[in-house]
This record gives sequence, C-alpha cells and structure tokens, in this order.
Amino acid sequence: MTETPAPTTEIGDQAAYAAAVQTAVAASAAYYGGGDSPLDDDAFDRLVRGIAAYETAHPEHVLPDSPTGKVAGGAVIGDVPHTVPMLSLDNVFSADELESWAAGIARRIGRDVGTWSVEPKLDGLAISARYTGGRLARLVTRGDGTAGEDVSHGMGMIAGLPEKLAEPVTVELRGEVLMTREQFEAANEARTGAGGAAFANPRSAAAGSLRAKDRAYQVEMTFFAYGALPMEDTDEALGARLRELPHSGVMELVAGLGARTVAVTPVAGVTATTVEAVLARVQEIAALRADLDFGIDGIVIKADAAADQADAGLSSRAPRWAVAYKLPAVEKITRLIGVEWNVGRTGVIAPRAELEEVELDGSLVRYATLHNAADIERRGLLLGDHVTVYKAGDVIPRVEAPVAHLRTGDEKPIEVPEVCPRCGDEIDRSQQRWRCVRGRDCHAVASVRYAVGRDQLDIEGLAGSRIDQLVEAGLIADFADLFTLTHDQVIGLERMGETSTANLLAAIEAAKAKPLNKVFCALGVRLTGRSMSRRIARHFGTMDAIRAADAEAFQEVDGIGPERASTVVAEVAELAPLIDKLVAAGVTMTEPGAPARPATAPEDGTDGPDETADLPLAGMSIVATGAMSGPLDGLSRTEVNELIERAGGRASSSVSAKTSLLVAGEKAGSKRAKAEKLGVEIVTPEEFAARVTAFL
Ligand SMILES: NC(=O)c1ccc[n+]([C@@H]2O[C@H](COP(=O)([O-])OP(=O)(O)OC[C@H]3O[C@@H](n4cnc5c(N)ncnc54)[C@H](O)[C@@H]3O)[C@@H](O)[C@H]2O)c1
Ligand SMILES: [Zn+2]
Repeated sequence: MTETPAPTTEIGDQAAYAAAVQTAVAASAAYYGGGDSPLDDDAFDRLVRGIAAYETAHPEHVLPDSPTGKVAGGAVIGDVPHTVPMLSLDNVFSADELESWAAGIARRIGRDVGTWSVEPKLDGLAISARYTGGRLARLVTRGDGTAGEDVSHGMGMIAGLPEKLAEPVTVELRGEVLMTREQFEAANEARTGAGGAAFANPRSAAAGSLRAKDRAYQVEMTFFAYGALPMEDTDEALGARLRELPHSGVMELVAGLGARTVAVTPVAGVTATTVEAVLARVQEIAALRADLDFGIDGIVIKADAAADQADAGLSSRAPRWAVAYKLPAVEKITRLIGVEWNVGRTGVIAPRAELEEVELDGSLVRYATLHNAADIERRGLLLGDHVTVYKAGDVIPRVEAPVAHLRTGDEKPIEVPEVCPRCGDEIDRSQQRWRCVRGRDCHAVASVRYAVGRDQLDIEGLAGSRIDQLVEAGLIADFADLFTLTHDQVIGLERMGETSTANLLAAIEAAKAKPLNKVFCALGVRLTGRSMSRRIARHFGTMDAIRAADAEAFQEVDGIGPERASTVVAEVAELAPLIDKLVAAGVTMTEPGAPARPATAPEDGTDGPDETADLPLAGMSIVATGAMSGPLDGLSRTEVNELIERAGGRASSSVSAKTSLLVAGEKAGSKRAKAEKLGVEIVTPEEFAARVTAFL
C-alpha cells in the first residue's frame, strides 16, 4: 500500500551481478527446500529487483541461472512433469496498481471483467495432488513450474487433503500446503526434541517437512485447495465442468469432494463485481490477518469466469488473469542484541528480546517476546544471533528462531538471572514460566518501596528490609495498608522496639498530610514521574477530578499527548481499589493552591519548573499528518505521537490556533490547508526528524 518505488539492491558491476545471482539462487534453494534462507523476503525481493535492473542495463551479461522471469529460480527441480505449468503470480502493492492491472486485462480481452474472485494468498508451498478414481495417488511440488518433485511420502500427514474423495473422480487438485501456528509449534517441539534445530518459520517448516523422507518424528500440515484441473483420464463430464465453471464454482466443487478450501476459514473466498468491492475485501482480509492461525502474505485476485481466464491467458511466469496484492512483510531477519528479564505483577519472570530495529507490518520493532527460559534453550538462541522475528497487527512481536548459518562465532550465550531481577529473592524454576518465589509479593515489595521513597511519600524509617518483613508477615499488600497498621502489629515484628514502633507509626501518620502530587506519584502510574505528577495534581486539584478525567481532559495537561493520556486513564482506573483504600485511610487528596475543579481549558504558564523545560519540543503543541518519510518512514501515528511526547511536546490530532507546528508528510490534505490558513509553522517529516534526532 505504498506509492514509493520499491527499494532495490544496487549492483555496480559484472562481478557483483554474478555474486548477486549466486546469492539469490542459494537463498531460493533454501527457501523452497525447507532450509533457512539467509535473506528475509523483502531482502530477497530487493536483490532480485537489483538483478533485474542490472540485466536491463547489461543484457549481454545475463546469466542462465538468473532468477528473473522464472517461476522459482533455485528451487529443486523434480522429474515429474506437470500437465499444465504451475506458475507464480505477479504482484501489486497498492489500490492504484490493482486498478491499472484490472484495466490492463480489460484491454487485453476487449471487455471488462464481470466478476472477480478474491481469496487470501496462503503462505506455504504449492502442491499438485493427483487423485485417481477418488484415491489420492501422487503429490508433486511445483519445482520450476514445468516439473516437480514427487513427495507422495507426505500423504497422510496433511490435514484437508483426504486419501479418498467423496466421489470416485480422477482429478488434479492444486493448493497450498502450510503449517498452522499450532502445527508449527508441535513440529518444532518434535524436531528439537529429536536433536534438530528449530525451523525458522511455519513456511519453511512445511517445505522442509514435506520434502524430508526418513524423519524420526511425525508432523502434521494443512492443505487448502485453490484450483482443480482435469487429468488425462478424467471423465468427459467432469472435465467439461472444470473447464467451464468460474473459479468460484470450481472451489465449491472441490469443497464438495471433501478437500479443504478457505471457505472454512474467516477469510473465505468471495466474488466481487467491481474493483472497489475487491479492494474492500482486500482491506477486510488484511485486517483479519493477525488473528488467523495460518500465514498469508497477500490477497489473490482472479478473473472468476472461465472465458475471461482463457482470453487473458498466461505469460511464461504467471497467469495474466490473476494477481497477488502483497501485504507488508510480517517476518524479518534482524539481530538479537540483548535480553532483558522483567518481572510481572504476579511475579512471573519473562525474558524480552532487544533487537536491532526492524520494520514489520508497518511499524518499527525493537523488542520482542521470548516467552521463557526453556524456550530460549529450545530454540538454541545466542546473543548476537540473526533471528527471524514475527509481528502482525497488534500481536506482540515474537522471536521465532535463530538463522544459525549466519553465525560468525562471536555470539554469546544468553545469561539467565540467578535471582529475581526485581527483589533479589530466589527464582522458582520448577515450571517453564519462572516466578519470583515471592509471587505477587514481589510486586508489592517493589511498589511499596517506590511509594515510600523520597520523592513520593518520603516515610522515614521504612527501609527496604522492613517492607520485606511487613509483606512477608502478611501485614501489608500495598502501601495503603501502611496507614491501617496498628501498634501491636508493628511491635510484633522482629527487631522492633517501643521507640522504633512509635517513630515508624508517626512517620506513616505524617505521610497522610503529603500533597496530592506526592500521593499521585506514589501510585506509580506508568509514564508519569515526579514532575508529571506535579503537573497533573496542579491541573486537576483533587483526586476526584483526576479520577473523573478522560483521555481528552488529560491531554490538557502540559506534556501529555493522546498516548500517554490513555495509558494514564487506564492505569488510574486499574488502581481504583488502592485509591479507595487511601481515601478511606484519610490520606490527603487535594493539591494546596490548585483550583479544586475538573479540568476545562489549558492553564498556560501556571506550571512551575519542570523536567521537560529544556527538551526541544517543550511547550509546543504538534500535529503530525500524512505519510511519514525519511528517518520517520514507517512510523505509525502512535509512534510519531510518542516521539513528540518523548521530546517534550504535546501531540494533538487536530490543527487549531494553539497548534505550534504541523509535521506534514505526503498527502497531508486538509490539515495542511488549515495550518496554512492559521499561519501555523509547517515542516516536512525530514525537517522534523532533524529537530528530534536524539529521541528517534
Ligand atoms: N527469503 C528468500 O530467500 C526467498 C527466496 C525465494 C523466494 N522468496 C519469496 O517468495 C516469493 C516469490 O515466490 P513464488 O514465485 O514462489 O510465489 P509467489 O509467492 O509470488 O506466488 C505464487 C504462489 O502463490 C501461492 N498461492 C497462495 N495462495 C494462492 C491462491 N489463493 N491462489 C493461487 N495461488 C496461491 C501458490 O503456491 C503460487 O505458487 C517472493 O515474495 C519472495 O520474497 C523468498
Ligand atoms: Zn522478586
């Protein structure tokens, strides 16, 4: 869905060209053969575009091995000829490209295409399944399109490809073999259990498993049909139907025979009569992608009617009556540069991968989940490894596997923590998910320690070890419980005398008088620290007003943009039971000197000194619009807003007289016009990036 020209690998001379061809062929061999390609798909496509560009400029240098113009340059070519070639698909990347593609067919066949079929582009490998008299007789890979490998040994491992059809017909089904998420996890478990290396992704797991003959373990795969053709012995009537039915009709027939089609998934094939309706379905499928349990890498659009297909014909590489609308890559190869261990609210200790930044499905990814320590071990990950990373939609990005043959020898083992990284106590390793032995108390101890710190409630005499004691004795679970501690409870603790008890209780009592900003800060709301708590308290005046405020009201506080605002609102809501306890205990819920009223308009200039004052965007209200480019290329609106907030500004979504700056990318449209009218400063994404380089 981008309009920018596709990036290309530069190839300067004949030697570089020869090397590029060799790299592409080796990558393809791994890709189609089930090995780990050293290139992700974007990198491969860049390379092939570079090869093609070089060949256009130097036709005399073209090597016979070149992958350009072929169905699958580098794939293992088998010895089973295909009756009808198994082709590739041409690609489009935007609505405009789809429209001109559709117009191109209309020109070619001399009429508009009346009906389109729209279905997901399954991310597996193509297979031909030949049935004789209703029995599955032979499985053949695509190979180079004219001949493939016999992989009949895979029969029985593929769900959706029955050994016997509902009718005793002779027919060739074509479709995609893939692994669902669950099948992939199971295959990896079986494979690593047998001492093998983890598969990099479901696609290569399917390719590798289908080709492997003598494997010590069983794996399961899934088939989805996307076509059917008559064979030599197919009876006349069926042959005629297959030749005359529209694609959608063929798919119904195939489903009726008992083979699986995408009709049973949330992304069933549909027909559409206009390009607009096609595009609407493209958007729907794209939106469903992240929730599917199998991979798709685009949407295939086909002329539905048999006559339209016949008239459009084929090129040597792809049919002219079908095209793939490509979706952004959801899997990339990048480097694992660090592993952090975080402790959740319930004490679960989970590793998180720190990655060399990579763009995935339209956003920049720097962190990904690693699940647990056993998972790191099972996948054989090392620090410094190239790894495949997956992310689609709102799914949390995850590290799939190392690309082991890209190792340099400088990779290091991943260190696992000896003790709980938050409280220093022991780790319970009896299950795959490690936990701090303190469980929820680990969080309690950490949050109480924070709450009583100097910048919050500043309760003297409440050392960390004392908090441990109180939590362990079950006397407190959060810092509100401090305010209801009794003399007897405290003096009952080890190493507690009369005087220290009295001092501690007095210090706790005194903390009740701390102003709202300290109390709010003590709550430990994410994305708010000392100065932000001060601003919030001063702006709203009372805890009631804070609790009543919605995200929009929070955005009137200097330095709070939409992202931070919604986080704060959610956190305050989540902390309701704790706040209620504090209110009941008589803790101060007002800010002296602040107007005790719900927020209305921004109060310019009422803020005291704060930490954001010397950030580059301090005091500025900024709107970003249009497509980001340059260093900001690929950032989502949320990420741009976060960037603005990091740099001290306030991100806003609409242009008004209060707007200080408009960051206008391509297609800025109405916001740009409005900003011009109001005389608001307008900068390009590149100019803006230059002002905030330190925060990128
Ligand atoms: N990473 C690597 O090293 C590497 C190497 C080679 C190829 N590749 C990737 O493979 C792609 C090109 O490969 P290709 O030519 O095999 O195929 P393709 O992905 O361009 O499209 C053709 C294939 O789509 C499949 N398909 C899925 N759903 C379909 C449907 N509903 N109808 C019809 N066909 C459907 C069929 O198997 C068909 O063969 C590129 O995206 C490239 O990045 C990557
Ligand atoms: Zn702990």
